[in-house]
Amino acid sequence: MSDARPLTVDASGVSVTFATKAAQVPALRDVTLSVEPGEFVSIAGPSGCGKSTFLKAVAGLVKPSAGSITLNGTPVTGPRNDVGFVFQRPALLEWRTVEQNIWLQGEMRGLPRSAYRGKATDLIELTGLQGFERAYPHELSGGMQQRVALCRALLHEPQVLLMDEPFGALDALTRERMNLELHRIWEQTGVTVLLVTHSVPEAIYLANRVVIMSPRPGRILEQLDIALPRVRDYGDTMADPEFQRLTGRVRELLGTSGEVD
Ligand SMILES: Nc1ncnc2c1ncn2[C@@H]1O[C@H](COP(=O)(O)OP(=O)(O)OP(=O)(O)O)[C@@H](O)[C@H]1O
Repeated sequence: MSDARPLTVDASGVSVTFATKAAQVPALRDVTLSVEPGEFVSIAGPSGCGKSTFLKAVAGLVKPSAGSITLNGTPVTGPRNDVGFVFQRPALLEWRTVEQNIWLQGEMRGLPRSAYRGKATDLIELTGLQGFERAYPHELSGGMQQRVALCRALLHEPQVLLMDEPFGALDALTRERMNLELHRIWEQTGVTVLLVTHSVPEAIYLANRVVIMSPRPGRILEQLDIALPRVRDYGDTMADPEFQRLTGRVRELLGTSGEVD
């Protein structure tokens, strides 16, 4: 008898076509992807191949034209509570402090105030934002703003965290630091992560699996298992011959479109 938890994400034959005034835009074609609880899956592919559309479909924000998606064993029919979403822009409310921006998630979901305020304090500590609880977004660096967005996405303890190019707007050093932090947070929380990224090193460093998509309409070209130690030191990982090999393979699959770092 198996006591295995249901798959966190189970997408089967998912296609999405957008109907615009001018045309039908096929964004995704026949995407099948299974993600186990606690996995970290990076998704890479050329610009416009449907990566964001796939994340939105998993979150219940876009309805597939064909195929089905279940999340934690139940079909996705609309937005739900077991998902957290981090976008490229932190989308903070300028008139609210750091802690008030994080609380927003709890307020919107109608969670008990005592529970989510305590959780916010834990997350502020986890992401190193102590001392900035009462700061306003304009007083924070880009990396700090994205940490606030991450805290807000984790406040309701989602089982799956969807991240859409969350560090794309950050400078290289800050991005590296955020990669280290995200790796640690993933380790500490056990949350399942789906990360869309244009950075090949980021995709490989963070994930235990990298999904490569074709140009639009996006379909899965290949899935690469990342056979590197689960807990990763940044310098050691970059110098690992297996990391170099994987980087080469991902770049080869993505072609020379120049879309990736
Ligand atoms: N709401 C929408 N209505 C019409 N077309 C859309 C809509 N959302 C996305 N598209 C189209 O679907 C395709 C896939 O878009 P999507 O944003 O998913 O790609 P992406 O791979 O995330 O791109 P990027 O890497 O540049 O962010 C694009 O051609 C886009 O124009």
